[in-house]
Amino acid sequence: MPIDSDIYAKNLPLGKEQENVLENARSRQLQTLRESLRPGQRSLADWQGGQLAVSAVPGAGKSHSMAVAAAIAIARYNLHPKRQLVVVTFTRSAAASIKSKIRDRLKTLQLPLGSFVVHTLHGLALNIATRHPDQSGLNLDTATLTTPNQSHHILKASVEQWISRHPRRYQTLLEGMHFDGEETERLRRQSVLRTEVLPSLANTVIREAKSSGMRADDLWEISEQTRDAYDILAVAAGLYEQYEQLMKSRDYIDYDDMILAALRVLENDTIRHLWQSQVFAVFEDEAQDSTPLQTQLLEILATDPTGTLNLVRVGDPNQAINSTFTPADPLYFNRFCDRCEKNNNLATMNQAGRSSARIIEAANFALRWVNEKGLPDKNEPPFRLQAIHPVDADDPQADANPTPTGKSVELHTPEDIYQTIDAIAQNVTQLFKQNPHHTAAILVRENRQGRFLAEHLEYLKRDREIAIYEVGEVERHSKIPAEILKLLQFIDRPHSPDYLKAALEVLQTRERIPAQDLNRLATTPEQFLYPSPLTAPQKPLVAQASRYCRNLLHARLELPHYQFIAFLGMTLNYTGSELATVQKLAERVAQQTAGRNSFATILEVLQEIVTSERFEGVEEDNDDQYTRPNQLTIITMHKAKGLDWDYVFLPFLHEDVIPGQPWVPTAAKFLGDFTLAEVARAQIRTALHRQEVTGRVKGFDLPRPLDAWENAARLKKAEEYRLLYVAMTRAKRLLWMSAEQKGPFRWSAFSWQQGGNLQAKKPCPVFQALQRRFKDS
Ligand SMILES: Nc1ncnc2c1ncn2[C@@H]1O[C@H](COP(=O)(O)OP(=O)(O)OP(=O)(O)O)[C@@H](O)[C@H]1O
Repeated sequence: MPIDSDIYAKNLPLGKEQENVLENARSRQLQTLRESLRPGQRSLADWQGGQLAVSAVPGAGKSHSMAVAAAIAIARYNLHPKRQLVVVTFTRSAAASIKSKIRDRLKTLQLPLGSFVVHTLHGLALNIATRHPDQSGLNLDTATLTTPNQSHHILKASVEQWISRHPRRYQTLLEGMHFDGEETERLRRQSVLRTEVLPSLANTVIREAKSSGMRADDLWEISEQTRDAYDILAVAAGLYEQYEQLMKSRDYIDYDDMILAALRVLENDTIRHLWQSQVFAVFEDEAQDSTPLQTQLLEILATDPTGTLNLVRVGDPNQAINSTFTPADPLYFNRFCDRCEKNNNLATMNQAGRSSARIIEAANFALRWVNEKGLPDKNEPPFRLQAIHPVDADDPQADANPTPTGKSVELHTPEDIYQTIDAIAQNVTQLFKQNPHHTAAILVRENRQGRFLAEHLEYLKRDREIAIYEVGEVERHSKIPAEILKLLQFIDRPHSPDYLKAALEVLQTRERIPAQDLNRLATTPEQFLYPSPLTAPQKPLVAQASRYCRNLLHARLELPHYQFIAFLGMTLNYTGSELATVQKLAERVAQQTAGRNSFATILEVLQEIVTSERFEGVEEDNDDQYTRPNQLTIITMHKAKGLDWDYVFLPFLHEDVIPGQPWVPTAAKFLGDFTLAEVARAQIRTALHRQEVTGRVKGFDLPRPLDAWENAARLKKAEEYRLLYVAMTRAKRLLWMSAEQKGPFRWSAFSWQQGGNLQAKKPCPVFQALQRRFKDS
């Protein structure tokens, strides 16, 4: 009997017979859907309640199979708007993509679209918190959501308040080591502590502790378990305390507050049961990137009335690349996998169709080599030992494990970084000529490398009609309002050491002044800006910076206020679309200051824009933009996660960058051979992990600073290796890697426009190991 395909849309009652036919048809469709999955992926589709961990390899089709499994679960358990599947992922673009995949499948299966929701973790928390404002204490009509970073004014204010409340502790830090009481040195140390060391400590510690559910009081408590001259954790606890007070007094909230607010809501039995009865199960993608607090939220929602957790967590611990700058830590997902393994609830998705067989071989080799030789660690190996396997011959993915281009894995050692540019240009030109529909990208470790490449490859656009898309340029747009604000603040109060330093940092980043120790310049603004004939003459680098700053001050006298933002845009040498962003910003400020146009109001409005982060650059972010054919995308390895290209170039693979060596900025060496932020973080991490295992926070000593620093260094190196692994596994047909014999001493201080010097560089150890293994590459 034919089925009226619109039967659901029309909401017509079904006869028994029709119902049976529909049911049979659907069960066949579900069977076909299940069979479209690879063996490893099927475990997701076969899930029948309870906890399941899925540890997947790069390109295994995590989101693809999660979408299929979601549709199958919705059909199997007859889910509907009052009993939903909750799918959670990390970024908004990933959420949009998985949502549309699930919708498509549900439409084909004629199942209700309201049977599932997709959220980012923060979106989910926000949803819960705002629906119950009385319990969450969160009112988004009045509160401002903000993501404080190290240079955020709230953090700076927290530091200032902490200093005034804890003068003795501050004094101890100031004296640090080898202090002879000399005044200039004291001023310099003050500047370093107030503008670098303490904001960085506050930022790191607050994120780390708060996202694990630790409050300032908890931090005070564990600080008693450490012994060091500065009482680093006690300093950190004090900063955290000030931060919380300030955030509250100004009605600001951060992202962790949102999760905490949602957890507060769910402490209420009635509300919790309401949510739990609506949530059938939670499927989480990118689970390696969640923090303990986020996991706690998901676990509560996924608990059914019998206390069973219906929670599926899919992730790849080997692609955990955010743990050095966010509190995400692969350890948690690894542990979840281990626990599930003991209960036979661990599945692995180890087949991937993205890359050619040889690229897969190279990635597997790199992973094994790092674990065994590069950074062996029995307790916490850098990688989970799982190899990528090519797919079976009858795999449904079109062009799976594609035909390689040339040798597929190429390892080069050009004489210097300029030779690399020529080699990439030549390769890309030829490859696009042969295959105009293919895609290509250069993956870099830091944005400055990207800028260097983009500037030197720009001619490809003109001469060979190959588009160059430098992703970092778009990211720089979001920094524009803050940069302009810093310059305006300096112009407004040039004698403030803080404003001067912030302005100098902007000018240095934008290469308007040469790189140098800015603390020295900023400690005595008067002397720096207007050196008297009685003081020693300024060195040429200093004189150049001083001249630049004076010109800015001079401009204030010459230009009307309303032209000032545009003028600063020109001064900072912004390029085409950056200038468009500046223009948009200037218009927005003009609009908001209409009728009260003064320097002070401009500052006020701009401050508001920067704080509330409501300003977006002119270009929009969109994943498709990164992978257009006949375009050479220049993107950081971090941002490349989740994407792939036919040809991937990985230049500048040097030992000092990958795995690198954590270093103490010269300016902060007076405190010792470690950074306070990393030491505190490693100590908190140890405390949290011990607590997880033993259930106790107290009763053991935390590592001393140098040991904690060593731990931090090891974790950082492990993450750098994982980053390289993510980068390598983005390639489909050609993976081109290079370690130049000569490169800049440090990219952050390299000014190629001024003919910066190159020096001999050591290749990244994995690169060398690959050279030995793939001799013909
Ligand atoms: N069973 C399958 N049938 C057809 N295509 C598949 C299947 N599994 C995966 N794919 C395809 O493989 C590609 C990679 O999938 P996806 O992007 O979901 O991988 P991933 O695991 O998220 O990768 P990564 O973590 O490395 O970014 C996609 O184009 C997807 O459509």
